[in-house]
Amino acid sequence: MTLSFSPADSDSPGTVRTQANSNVAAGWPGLIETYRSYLPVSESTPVVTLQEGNTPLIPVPSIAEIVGKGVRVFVKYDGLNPTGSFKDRGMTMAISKAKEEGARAVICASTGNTSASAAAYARRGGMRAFVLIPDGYVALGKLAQALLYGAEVLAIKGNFDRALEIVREMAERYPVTLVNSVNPYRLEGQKTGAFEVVDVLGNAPDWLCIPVGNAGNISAYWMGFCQYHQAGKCDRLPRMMGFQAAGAAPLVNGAPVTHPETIATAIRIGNPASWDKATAAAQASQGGFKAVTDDEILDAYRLLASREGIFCEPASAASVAGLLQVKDQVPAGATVVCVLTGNGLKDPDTAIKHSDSQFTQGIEPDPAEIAKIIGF
Ligand SMILES: N[C@@H](CCOP(=O)(O)O)C(=O)O
Repeated sequence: MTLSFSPADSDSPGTVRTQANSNVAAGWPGLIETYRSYLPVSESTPVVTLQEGNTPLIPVPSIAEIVGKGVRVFVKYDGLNPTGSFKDRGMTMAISKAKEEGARAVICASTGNTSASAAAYARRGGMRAFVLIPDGYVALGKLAQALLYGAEVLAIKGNFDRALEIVREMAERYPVTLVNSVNPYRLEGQKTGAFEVVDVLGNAPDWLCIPVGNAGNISAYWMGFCQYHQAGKCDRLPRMMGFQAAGAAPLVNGAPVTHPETIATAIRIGNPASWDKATAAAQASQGGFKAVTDDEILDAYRLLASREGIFCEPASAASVAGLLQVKDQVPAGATVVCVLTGNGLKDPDTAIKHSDSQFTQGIEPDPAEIAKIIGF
């Protein structure tokens, strides 16, 4: 079937103007339509959507077994969003509002996921996308996404923190909208992750474990839980536990890290933009921040894939690594949700390099030979 768009319709294909718009597909309509009453949008907001959200909350019994004490553990697998990360939740809002305000171009700094998401939504909304990335530190799949979506990608000789300083300055001086999580609409969109968790569980979890890089997502989840609590959708609030990579753990150390280093490139950030909001969330919820080593991250990454069939990106596994590190502090019978922020397919190099599985090459195409190797 070929979809055609009327020339009279000046909006781009992914744009929804009203609920009656013929571009709205059947089924899940995306986050803005689903949570419209909780979001700063109006009927005149041109909704740019890829039908993001509605990601699964998956029980992970092998992780629960390690934690023990009858604790229930779920992962919120946000790697199943349209561009493979939680950023899409924020980007549908940021790009829709940018379009409403007449923006023609957006800009972001990125360790990879934001660039892919910004590029996809900006192009769908008919805008140019400029992305600044730290040269050599963005996973292959993320770079491939940004390029194919049609972003203009600039790799700088510097880390993410420097790139963010530059794009902040550029957005002040030039006609381009900043779509990193310092844009308040990003957090508004991302808070819907908390709504979905509550909608599925029927209440907030006791603990929410989440990777922390630029610190926008922990802040957004806390906003979401608080807003739903106020609306009477849940009768408790979770303890917010943020996990950073040990080589990039400014919130754990209490000071910025000048040269952050970790295998989890998505959270290779030394000076988080949402520092104050994240700290407030951890304090208000009696949670906190902990560091996990790259080895702990890789162990959790392999465990999720090989025992649960869930392939997340390395940074995402920080939430599970963190839970396993502090498991003795989890109360018996508690419900814990670990957020998996991105899809493992984004970083094939790390997966191949750190897999424990046997990979034998150059085998003769002969059943007897193959049976011998397998050990039948
Ligand atoms: N990990 C992020 C860093 C930027 O975070 P943002 O939420 O402020 O856009 C990325 O994917 O680039």
